[in-house]
Amino acid sequence: MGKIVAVANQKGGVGKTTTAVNLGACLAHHGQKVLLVDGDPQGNATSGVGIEKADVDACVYNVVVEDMDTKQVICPTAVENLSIIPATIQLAGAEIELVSTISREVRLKRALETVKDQYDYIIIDCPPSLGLLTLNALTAADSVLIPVQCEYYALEGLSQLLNTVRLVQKHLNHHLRIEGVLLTMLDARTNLGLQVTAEVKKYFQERVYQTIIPRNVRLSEAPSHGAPVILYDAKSRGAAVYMELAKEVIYNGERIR
Ligand SMILES: Nc1ncnc2c1ncn2[C@@H]1O[C@H](COP(=O)(O)OP(=O)(O)OP(=O)(O)O)[C@@H](O)[C@H]1O
Ligand SMILES: [Mg+2]
Repeated sequence: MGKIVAVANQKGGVGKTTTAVNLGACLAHHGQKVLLVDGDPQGNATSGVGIEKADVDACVYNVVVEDMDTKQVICPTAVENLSIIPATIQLAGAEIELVSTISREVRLKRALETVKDQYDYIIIDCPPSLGLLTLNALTAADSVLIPVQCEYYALEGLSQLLNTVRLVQKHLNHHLRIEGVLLTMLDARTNLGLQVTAEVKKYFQERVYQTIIPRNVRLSEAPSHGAPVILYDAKSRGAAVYMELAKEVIYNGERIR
């Protein structure tokens, strides 16, 4: 049975998509069967694995709002073992259209239940908000992975996210747990980066991944080539650290089981 991990933080630009795409690709590279779910109308994960949004006929929207069969919207990617349910801007409508729908928070959970046993990991890239799309992701998920950018206001907004996680645990998904907190875009040359790292570790303690993602230009270039970094530049530091993170995620999963 696959494990569903939502990559969430309502703060924009903290590395959610970079993490969803590259962790997904690296888990696949380690032999895991992975389904990436693009839960963000921006569709960055979709283009990040080389899918042209204009060519997408059906996306998460059709599954979540129109009850289309999940298997029909799964696309293969250039990475072996990695598939994706793409998103287009059409998904933006779901946030409004779902409001008046019955069981509006469990639509994605139901959709993924039908394919869950075919994957080892299902990774959902969330949008930068705590709206219905993120609620659907948290309700569908076994765990939430929280990327935190090593910047001055890093911890700001996290209490709101943790509060949402608690509410989801209470009302929608008792099983939801915190998969881990991932420090991203660290510039180790600055005191600020190290200070933030220390602060986040003090707050989240052992839930912080040992792997810390540094700023790496290859990671920021890869999306414009429509490829995860392990395909774009397998020898880069960015590829190495996301491979490390994938190992840590697999190891943690085995330890808990
Ligand atoms: N480790 C890194 N090193 C360098 N650039 C990075 C790194 N991680 C992410 N970036 C770049 O930072 C920007 C924001 O990253 P990303 O899109 O992953 O964040 P996000 O949280 O998904 O954003 P949004 O909230 O808009 O969905 C992107 O341009 C990305 O290429
Ligand atoms: Mg994103």
